[in-house]
Amino acid sequence: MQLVRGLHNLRPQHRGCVATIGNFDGVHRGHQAILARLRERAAELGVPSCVVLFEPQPREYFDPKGAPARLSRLRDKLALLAAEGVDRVLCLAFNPRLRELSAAEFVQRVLLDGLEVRHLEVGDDFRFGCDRAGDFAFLAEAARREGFTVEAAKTVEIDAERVSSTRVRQALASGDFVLAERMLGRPFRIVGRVLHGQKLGRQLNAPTANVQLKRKRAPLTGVYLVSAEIDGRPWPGVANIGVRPSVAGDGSAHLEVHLLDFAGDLYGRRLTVAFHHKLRDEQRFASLEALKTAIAADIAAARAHWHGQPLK
Ligand SMILES: Cc1cc2nc3c(=O)[nH]c(=O)nc-3n(C[C@H](O)[C@H](O)[C@H](O)COP(=O)(O)O)c2cc1C
Ligand SMILES: Nc1ncnc2c1ncn2[C@@H]1O[C@H](COP(=O)(O)OP(=O)(O)OP(=O)(O)O)[C@@H](O)[C@H]1O
Repeated sequence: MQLVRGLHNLRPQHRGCVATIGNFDGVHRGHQAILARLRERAAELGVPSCVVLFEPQPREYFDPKGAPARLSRLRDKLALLAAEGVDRVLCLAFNPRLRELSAAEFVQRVLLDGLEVRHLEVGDDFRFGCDRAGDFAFLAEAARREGFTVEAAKTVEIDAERVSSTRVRQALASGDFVLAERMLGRPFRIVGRVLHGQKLGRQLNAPTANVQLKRKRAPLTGVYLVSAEIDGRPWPGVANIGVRPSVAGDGSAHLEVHLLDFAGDLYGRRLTVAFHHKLRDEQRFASLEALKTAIAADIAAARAHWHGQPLK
């Protein structure tokens, strides 16, 4: 999969494609359905498929503090899109210039001049352009005029409700991993590099891999049953994701993973952590001794859970 950053990096050979536009945070079942249809149309027309996305996501641009935590960082999103067979991603910086483009200018500059789009696939609720003034009807009119096709993807629902990134975040926040996994089509995963921590874990009888969370916020907090991919195979464990109120922290979120009976060195490696079940909320303990007892109980619960269970 090819990544093109910014309209100015589009070349004549990038013209002529089928495209879709959106945030694609988490690449959930709704997104996957759009991407499947995009693959079909690309094959029919004999052109590559292209996903147009924004970085930062528009809500992060408008409200950096209030925007919801990401399900996937750009790097994870690109890996997920590549796995869905996307040929190209056009990543546009969401900045003052882009936000001021009217719907008509967006169509002209991005879809026509930039990509020379032959087919566009979007969700029926898709809106774009300055003040979200562009909608499906607007695109349909532009398509008729300019000679490309546009199609509204059928809404993907689970339990009679539309699948969306927002709903996946809600499921994670409420600890409903069964629903989150059904909406994502896979367990929720966080990928990050293992950094050196405060080395307190050993004293707590729970050495942990400290997984870097680049963004300060994560879409979930608490203590979870997890599995981490070690040399391509899932290894069972337990993890805390939060600000660690019992130990003096810097206020930012950490992901600490204790893998059951694991002795290897993980520093510097990228670890993929899959979340399966919430054990409890993160707590402030009065002493390290109390924290140690709680972690021992978490580990015992993890052992009991994983005993004989197939891992994903
Ligand atoms: C299973 C598990 C549960 C945890 N629960 C809590 C908790 O409830 N409250 C808290 O402040 N820290 C909790 N922690 C985080 C520990 O405080 C943290 O792992 C410890 O400080 C080790 O950090 P270090 O690797 O930076 O040395 C938990 C860690 C693990 C592995
Ligand atoms: N469940 C769904 N079924 C069909 N299409 C969808 C579904 N969810 C999103 N889409 C479409 O996928 C494209 C990208 O969607 P986008 O990631 O911007 O929205 P979303 O998943 O609904 O996220 P949010 O919850 O933040 O609104 C858009 O065209 C959107 O309409």
